[in-house]
Amino acid sequence: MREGLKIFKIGGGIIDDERQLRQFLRELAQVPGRKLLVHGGGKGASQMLRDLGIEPQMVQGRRITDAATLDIVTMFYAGKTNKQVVAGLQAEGVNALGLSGADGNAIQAVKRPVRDVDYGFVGDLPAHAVNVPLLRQLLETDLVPVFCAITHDGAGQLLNTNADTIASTLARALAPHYAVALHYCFEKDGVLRDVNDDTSVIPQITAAEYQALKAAGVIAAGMVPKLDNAFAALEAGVERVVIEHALRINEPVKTVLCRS
Ligand SMILES: Nc1ncnc2c1ncn2[C@@H]1O[C@H](COP(=O)(O)OP(=O)(O)O)[C@@H](O)[C@H]1O
Ligand SMILES: CC(=O)N[C@@H](CCC(=O)OP(=O)(O)O)C(=O)O
Repeated sequence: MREGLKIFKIGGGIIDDERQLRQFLRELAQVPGRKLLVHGGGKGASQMLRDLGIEPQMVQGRRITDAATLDIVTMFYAGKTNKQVVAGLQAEGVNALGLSGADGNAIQAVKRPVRDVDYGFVGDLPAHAVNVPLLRQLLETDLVPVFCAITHDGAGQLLNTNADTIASTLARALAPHYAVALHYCFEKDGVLRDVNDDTSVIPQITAAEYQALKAAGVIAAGMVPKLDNAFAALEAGVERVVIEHALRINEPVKTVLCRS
């Protein structure tokens, strides 16, 4: 039987709040078995850009990343945020190792080609993006890898890559070796039937139900690319995908996605 691996992704809202981040990391430390964390930080990066006089530009949930923006998001994601998360896990007794995609050539991306929009220094992840032997070595030594949203192209260029996509790409790449559970953690208790009603969590969603909920506008905005990524991961052999509250990962309330 393959051993389990839990991959957690945590997004902007929680990570920028020191108290909530600490609480999430405390909960994460309680999760038994092999685990890996991917963090975003888009909200805080946008604030930092504004503070420095740069107006953030997002198109379809992805950041237009010019050279100045890349410098700032690299400092923010791979520097401050990643190291704060790693230090927080160390404080909980978890031996975390902070990584960008460039470290150990862990994730090699391809600069997004210019079509209708020029996203600048944004990386897309091909199927072979992940250095699977490196990750297996780290996981086998009981380290907990902590990835930020910065990757590289193998030719010296850093690239900004959506953190949800990094999580699902890691899950798919590691699925042949581990029984992978992918957990998307954010500020709500799961996928909601009414986005303004925190008690309206949908406990299970199949791929067909997702299409209907999307068409009806029940699932919208940032939840759409998240669930597109999530269902793609399920189709590619990831065992379990969960959408849940970052501060309640050890509680039963959550949305579980099903193939059919
Ligand atoms: N049906 C829904 N249930 C829960 N959230 C939804 C739903 N439809 C849209 N959303 C929105 O999707 C957002 C999550 O996506 P996003 O902001 O990209 O996540 P992250 O915090 O991980 O970066 C939620 O904060 C919420 O505003
Ligand atoms: C290309 C691109 O859009 N990159 C994202 C990476 C961070 C991220 O994904 O953060 P959240 O998970 O908190 O949204 C960005 O700069 O916003």
